[in-house]
Amino acid sequence: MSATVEEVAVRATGVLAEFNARGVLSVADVNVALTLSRLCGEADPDVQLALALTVRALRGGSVCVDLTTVDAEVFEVDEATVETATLPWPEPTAWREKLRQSPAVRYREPTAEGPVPGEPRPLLLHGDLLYLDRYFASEESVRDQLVRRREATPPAVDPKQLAGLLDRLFDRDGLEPGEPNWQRVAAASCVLHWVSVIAGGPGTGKTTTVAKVLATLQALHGGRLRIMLAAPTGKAAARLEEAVRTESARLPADLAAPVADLRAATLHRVLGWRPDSRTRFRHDAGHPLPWDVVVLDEMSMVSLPMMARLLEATRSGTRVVLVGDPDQLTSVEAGAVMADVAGAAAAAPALRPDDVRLTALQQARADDRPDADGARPAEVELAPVARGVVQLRHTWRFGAEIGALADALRAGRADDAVAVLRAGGQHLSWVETDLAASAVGGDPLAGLEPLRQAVLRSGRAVDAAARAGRAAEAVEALEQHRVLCAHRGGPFGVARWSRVVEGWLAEAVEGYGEGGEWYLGRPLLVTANDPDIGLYNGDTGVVVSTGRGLQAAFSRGREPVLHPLIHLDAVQSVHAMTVHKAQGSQFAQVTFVVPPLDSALLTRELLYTAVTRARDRVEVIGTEDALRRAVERPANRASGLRHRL
Ligand SMILES: Nc1ncnc2c1ncn2[C@@H]1O[C@H](COP(=O)(O)OP(=O)(O)OP(=O)(O)O)[C@@H](O)[C@H]1O
Repeated sequence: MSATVEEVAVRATGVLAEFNARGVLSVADVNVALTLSRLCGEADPDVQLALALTVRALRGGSVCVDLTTVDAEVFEVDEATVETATLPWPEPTAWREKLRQSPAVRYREPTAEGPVPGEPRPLLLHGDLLYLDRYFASEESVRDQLVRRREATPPAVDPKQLAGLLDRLFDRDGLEPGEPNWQRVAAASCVLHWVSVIAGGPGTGKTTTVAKVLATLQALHGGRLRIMLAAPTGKAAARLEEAVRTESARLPADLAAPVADLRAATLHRVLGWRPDSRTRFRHDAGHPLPWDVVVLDEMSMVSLPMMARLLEATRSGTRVVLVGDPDQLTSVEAGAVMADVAGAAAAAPALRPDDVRLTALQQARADDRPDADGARPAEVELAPVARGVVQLRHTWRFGAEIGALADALRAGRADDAVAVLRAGGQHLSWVETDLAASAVGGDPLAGLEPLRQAVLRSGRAVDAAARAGRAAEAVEALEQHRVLCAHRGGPFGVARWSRVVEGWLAEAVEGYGEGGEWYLGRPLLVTANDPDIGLYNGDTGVVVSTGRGLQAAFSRGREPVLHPLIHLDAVQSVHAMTVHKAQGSQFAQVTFVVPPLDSALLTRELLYTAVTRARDRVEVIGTEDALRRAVERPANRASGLRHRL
């Protein structure tokens, strides 16, 4: 694949022009590189190439470029993989030396600590990792904040009182004999660390555990703690607030009371939007957040710069509880902080025997006593817990089939994933078909009758509720089923599948789509953040009939919010959506269109994120080859954080 005419950078020559012509670098990458080079007086084409690749890396979610491996990375143009082996890559050692000497670059030894000496320059080279200076600063800030809190004196907690509270809040119902009670260990870990991570797939009880952690903390502090719940999107914040409320209603009344009415907000709102800046907030190190506890859900969707801003704005005596799924696709913007923090903890050394947290953590495990038949519980690996990271492993929600598929994907076991899919079941099915081939000849929709039925079921329910003015029901029906694609265009993309779904609905549902652009029951997807009215990129809603004419209903906890249609600037119809956009959402049923074998988007995280969006049933459409390729290819985001934590 090569660049089209509009994508050719007219100013590029030599190696830059070649990388641009092959589509690896965009016009914008080249132009930024040339402009910055000129400002710094740098004329070496290899340095300019490194600069352009660093700009490009950010678009792909990487924080930096690793000079030693960049030539083996998967590059994409229009979501397809580009052949890069024959490009004129500079030799890494010579390349690094050129960069070290460049006026556009500051150099830092990989083992160095503390502030980087010298005036800032556009690029920073840390060993073999090349960053735009601003992103290095964010990574450094996150690392500093995490390490400082890890090394600070841990919060003072009476282990006996803690164990007593955990005894009241956690039981072993539903666990196998000997299975560690990870939720209980996670709760103890959150109480015992300033920064802690509750990691786990969907339905592993992360929110349940958060509610219990907060109840425990309030009980230990006489109910005086000021607590803030945050999430990257409005929808995730609403879900978190509702879930914490539901879970706390199940706790003993005296423990539930101080956490029953907590509110959640988006991370941007918590930090305080500033109309004059997209990257700075009202709360920062000089004007920190007032909260004693901050919970951040869906952390895998949070970019590195946002994570840096949150930690900088949080006082050292504030407990920060980070919650998310490290196996999911990462944030749209650069960074993979959740995966980095979880990955670093997995390699952490064990707690020293004199660490005050050890007794408390051992007591937190005290309910893992030998069973009646004498079976000993599995040993709990406490090393990651020493870093405040606990991975929940028991799935409480899905049908076992989706859980088994998610496990196989997480572990990268392609044979198991294929076997689970092939076995199918009530919660899982596989339409084994090559959509590229069937788009060329034959009936492209053969074998998709179950999908059509699922589309019609949820479409009819949305339509009927919207017409009857039952906004909550319409919004709920919209979440009954969703088609997910990796791509936006092509036979595997959102545009095609939206047309297919819309066609089925128009054919089968009387009056569907009549009434112009804003027809009743039109499913909407918000495509840009609008903090003024509280709608965010990725929010979904429905056009419904109300006493004040047609309005758009969006899901927000128990009651949907209604917006006049005139307020909606950036929306489109959502009959199918990308997996990236579906992050942070779940649907009763999901149909996932697996991308083709040569797709650059085909990764393990994509597949895992797609299938775990389903609460009850997943249907996968695609070939075995593509599925195997996905399982075997973990997404690779370059970042220096994991190794430096
Ligand atoms: N220990 C447990 N025993 C029984 N049921 C549980 C337990 N933990 C969680 N559940 C139930 O499992 C379901 C999923 O829990 P929860 O919502 O806390 O998971 P989650 O990890 O936050 O999921 P998601 O990421 O999808 O939001 C809930 O209905 C919850 O009540």
